[in-house]
Amino acid sequence: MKGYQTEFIELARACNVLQFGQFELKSGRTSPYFFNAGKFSTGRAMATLGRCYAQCIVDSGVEFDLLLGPAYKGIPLGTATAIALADQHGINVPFAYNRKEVKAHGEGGSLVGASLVGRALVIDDVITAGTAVREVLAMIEDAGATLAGVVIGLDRQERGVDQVSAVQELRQAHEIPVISIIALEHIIDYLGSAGAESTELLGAMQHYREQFGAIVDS
Ligand SMILES: O=P(O)(O)OC[C@H]1O[C@H](OP(=O)(O)OP(=O)(O)O)[C@H](O)[C@@H]1O
Ligand SMILES: O=C(O)c1cc(=O)[nH]c(=O)[nH]1
Repeated sequence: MKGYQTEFIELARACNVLQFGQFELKSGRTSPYFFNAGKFSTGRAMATLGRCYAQCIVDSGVEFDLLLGPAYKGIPLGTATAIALADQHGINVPFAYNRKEVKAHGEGGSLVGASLVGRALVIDDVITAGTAVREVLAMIEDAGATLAGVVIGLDRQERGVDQVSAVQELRQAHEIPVISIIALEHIIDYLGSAGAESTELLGAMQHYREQFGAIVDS
């Protein structure tokens, strides 16, 4: 694993971002685990997170003109990434984000920040079934911009609309890079090394994976 991947997992553990129980997802699936990026909730955590995303972007070589962080959790992630790209790599790029509800007064609209033009790199926390990215793609196309790629913290390696993973579907349908800092398999490895107390969790995750896991992995 790369240094920023280890740093990301350690930060997620320290911030209790990974939670176990029963969670209803955006896709309607009921998952035994949840990656709650809202728990990255201190200045230091966001600074580290921004550096992890920025390093991942630089290593991938993806070309883009602006960062786009979809509401809600993509907003602080996109912002932290923009700061880290400027501070750590000397790459000063515009960033934009959206509102889930259109604002009717003041400047109005649902897009905030830089103008959505050129190649947009979407920054988000998680991909499960790929719905959020499809929604943000519609927003990008409406604005006349293009999708340069997607960067996420966690690829849950689940089916999209077909048998392959949602990440794979996005790559194939749009011919774009979809880059994740970590994937479900890293979480499973972590639980496997955590000893007997995680046996039950691993069983529940395996069961969930049989229901919703991608047949062909990303
Ligand atoms: O791949 P998908 O099946 O679309 O699921 C993943 C999406 O679901 C969550 O967004 P959501 O809008 O639920 O949450 P947020 O407002 O907390 O960001 C998450 O932040 C991802 O954007
Ligand atoms: O699919 C989702 O809605 C989802 C999964 C997850 O692990 N974390 C999250 O914030 N959303």
